[in-house]
Amino acid sequence: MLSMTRRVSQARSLLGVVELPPDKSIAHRAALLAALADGTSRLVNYSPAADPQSTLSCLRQLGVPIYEDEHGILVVEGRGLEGLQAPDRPLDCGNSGTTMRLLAGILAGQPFDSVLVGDASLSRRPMERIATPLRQMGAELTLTDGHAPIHIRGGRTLRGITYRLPVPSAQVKSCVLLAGLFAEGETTVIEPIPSRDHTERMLGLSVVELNGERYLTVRGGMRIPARTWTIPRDFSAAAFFLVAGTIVPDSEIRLPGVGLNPSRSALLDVLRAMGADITVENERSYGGEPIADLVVRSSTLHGVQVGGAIIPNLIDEIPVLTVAAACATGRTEIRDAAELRVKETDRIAAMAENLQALGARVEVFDDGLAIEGGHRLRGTTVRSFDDHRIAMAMGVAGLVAEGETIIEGAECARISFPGFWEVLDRLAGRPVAV
Ligand SMILES: O=C(O)C1=C[C@@H](OP(=O)(O)O)[C@@H](O)[C@H](O)C1
Ligand SMILES: C=C(OP(=O)(O)O)C(=O)O
Repeated sequence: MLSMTRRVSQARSLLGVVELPPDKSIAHRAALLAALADGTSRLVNYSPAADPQSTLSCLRQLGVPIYEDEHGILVVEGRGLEGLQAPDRPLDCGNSGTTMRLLAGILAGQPFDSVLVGDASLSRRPMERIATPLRQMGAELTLTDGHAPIHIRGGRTLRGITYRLPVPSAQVKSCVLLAGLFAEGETTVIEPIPSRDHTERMLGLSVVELNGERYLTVRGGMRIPARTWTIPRDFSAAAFFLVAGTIVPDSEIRLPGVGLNPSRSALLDVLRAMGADITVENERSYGGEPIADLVVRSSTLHGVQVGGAIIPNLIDEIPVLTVAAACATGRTEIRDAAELRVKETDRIAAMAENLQALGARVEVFDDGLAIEGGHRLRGTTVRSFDDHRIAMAMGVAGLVAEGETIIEGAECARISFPGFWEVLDRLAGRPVAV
């Protein structure tokens, strides 16, 4: 794809309503569970973003009929646990770690061989973390130097295991639980530090808490009923506007119907602790997930310490949190976030380099970074590192930096948020470039 450059200039104010894209994590899971269900499921508000679309194209290759009805609702004709078909070529997960890791769990229990591939970024991300528990269950997988391509040998008998997660990762947890559907007996995942809980919620698993750890158990052969899944708007997409609406003066942005799952929304608490003015209105439930309308207004921020067990609950929001930190008075320190180094890019190094280029004072640690806020930011050219969250976080920084910030490789926003740049222009009252 051609590299696209976006120019963002300092904004006087941001005003308006943003209809955010559907939740990416929930969309992946709804598609996968619908494919394994007995009967036809409907997915209301499925995400047009590139990552959830990668999950759909892999499922289609596995013989799952998926189409849109006349109302734009996605119809998935579930194949049941035994009905997937052998793919005739490698399954391309694109840029999506969630697609690759969750699908690997399902494919480990199939009677056929399969190969999972991804783009350059995904092919650099660690896959041993899923191969280890899957091999303990009896699966046969070959990685390429710890990475994709992943070759999965079919026809293996899987047995249930008890697996304590060595890294807090919802993708590893979900991979093991999905493989557990195809295993003999029960599979238990023990989570010392909670991560996003969509998989267990959507599978209807009971959660046992013991000595501060969460125990999740799935029974092999458990049938998945077909149903209608409704997908709330993505809190991780809201994050960019929660920060933008806070740091740009004279702003008011309304974000209707945003998912507020407590295992995802720690950024709200952190921004409020920094002094942000965010109101939560009209709290309700949507498809088994809590949602609400969020309203953010400009305010001044002060630095905070962020670390420990809340990190997995805001891991994807940390790039844009560092932008808030650069605009706050005092020091913000983010620790225990080494996982950021193995996302679409090394998000610690990428944000440090980009914020420093704008004039921010940043100190880098193995597991995080510290930002001495309140220094003047000046627009310059920065890179997305082909990482959607870096591109969008720098778009937000460009709204407060003096002059113009030029973001190279900005098109990757489409991975989670098609139309992001147009929304930014509209809120700033600028003609929307197409
Ligand atoms: O399960 C999920 O939907 C996700 C889990 C997280 O990854 P890890 O499991 O690697 O922490 C997160 O960063 C990713 O964007 C989505
Ligand atoms: C890390 C992310 O996604 P994934 O792991 O699915 O590629 C993300 O969306 O920030």
